[in-house]
Amino acid sequence: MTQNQDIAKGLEGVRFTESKLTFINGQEGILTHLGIPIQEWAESSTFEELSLALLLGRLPNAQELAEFDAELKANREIPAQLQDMIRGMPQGAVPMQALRTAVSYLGLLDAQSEDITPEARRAISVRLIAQMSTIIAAIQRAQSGKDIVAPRADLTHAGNFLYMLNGTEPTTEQARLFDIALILHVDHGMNASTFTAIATSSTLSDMYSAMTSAIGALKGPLHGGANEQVMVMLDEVGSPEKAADYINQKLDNKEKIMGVGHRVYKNFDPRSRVLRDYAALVADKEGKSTYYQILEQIEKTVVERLGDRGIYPNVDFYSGTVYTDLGIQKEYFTPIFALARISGWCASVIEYTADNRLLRPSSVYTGESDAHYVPMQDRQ
Ligand SMILES: CC(=O)SCCNC(=O)CCNC(=O)[C@H](O)C(C)(C)COP(=O)(O)OP(=O)(O)OC[C@H]1O[C@@H](n2cnc3c(N)ncnc32)[C@H](O)[C@@H]1OP(=O)(O)O
Ligand SMILES: O=C([O-])CC(=O)C(=O)O
Repeated sequence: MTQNQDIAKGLEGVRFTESKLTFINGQEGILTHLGIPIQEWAESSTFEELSLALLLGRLPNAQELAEFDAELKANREIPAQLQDMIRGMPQGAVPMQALRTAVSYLGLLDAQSEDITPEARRAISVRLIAQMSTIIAAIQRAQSGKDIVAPRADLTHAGNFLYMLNGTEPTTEQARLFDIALILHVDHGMNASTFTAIATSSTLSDMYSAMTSAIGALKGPLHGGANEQVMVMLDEVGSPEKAADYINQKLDNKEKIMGVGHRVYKNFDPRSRVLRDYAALVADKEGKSTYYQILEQIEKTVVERLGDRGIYPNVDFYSGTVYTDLGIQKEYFTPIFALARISGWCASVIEYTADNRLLRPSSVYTGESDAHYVPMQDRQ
């Protein structure tokens, strides 16, 4: 029995709510948060300020930002039980699985976790934003057989993460570069992981359940997981002069190229332009890295072959070269995406649940009709 109804496969173009946080014009490659272009956030703001702005729904004043910054710093430590649990994770654990499990465990340790009032959701968001960073660094340290590094309260969010990851203080330039990368990943409308976080919280479930679901959604290679896959591709290509043949062969075989294409952008993703500029800056300073040169060649071939179909590099295309320049292993690229996106997820859940409605779409039934139960002995 087929009902005569249209299907919005992949919910493409379906608007299920209103939001004041993020605007995207995919045709023109425009992205704004609270009406302010992403390029201005990247140039003039910080991860801390953008996170607070999304939670507030407006730009904070100096006192509000100082208080929020102090709150984040005061909440950086993670419980000893969670540290022990991270140390006990199997060697070779997939970092996104480890992160999903650690965030879930953090919820178990948080006495406020079941509180879904707006005040509690906000307080938990601040802790989650602060602690994602500590959790990811701790997972990386434990998996590399190193001691977990305690957070410092005299560093920025970005600087402290790099410090906890590497055990040495980053330069001001490195911390700022990482801060910009975080800003570019904070929020992006109703992407799959934000939608997942909202779907979970729309049942009036708790923040930790929503964030754990979102981490699971971000992990896949069609979404946040693409940044790691881009690095896998660069290693497969090996050198810039092999890039065009590699891409042409993949496209001839109808295989997808990681880090390009987007459900909404049918033009350059503006975040990929900002990341490309910074990647080029770092590459020029330190002598163009092979990775950067390969990416340039891949971009050229992809735009030549797929540009007229609206397929261009997305945010995951250049981020990996920036992270590699900062000494970060590719397995941690997607956790870093989560480290930034946690702010967007939390702000979106808070915004949606303020006027909540259970998310429950429908499907068109295409199965049998008028069937009857057949006893086992009468079946083929
Ligand atoms: C942070 C983020 O989540 S950004 C996205 C990260 N994901 C990636 O980089 C993975 C690679 N990209 C993709 O798989 C896709 O572009 C998606 C899933 C992101 C979005 O695409 P969708 O809107 O679902 O488009 P869909 O996958 O249906 O593609 C439409 C057409 O473009 C082609 N296409 C889309 N992306 C690519 C790609 N990366 N490489 C080659 N061809 C592609 C498809 O093969 C399809 O061709 P067809 O019409 O001949 O069958
Ligand atoms: O919006 C999307 O579908 C994917 C994306 O770019 C993001 O989440 O940053």
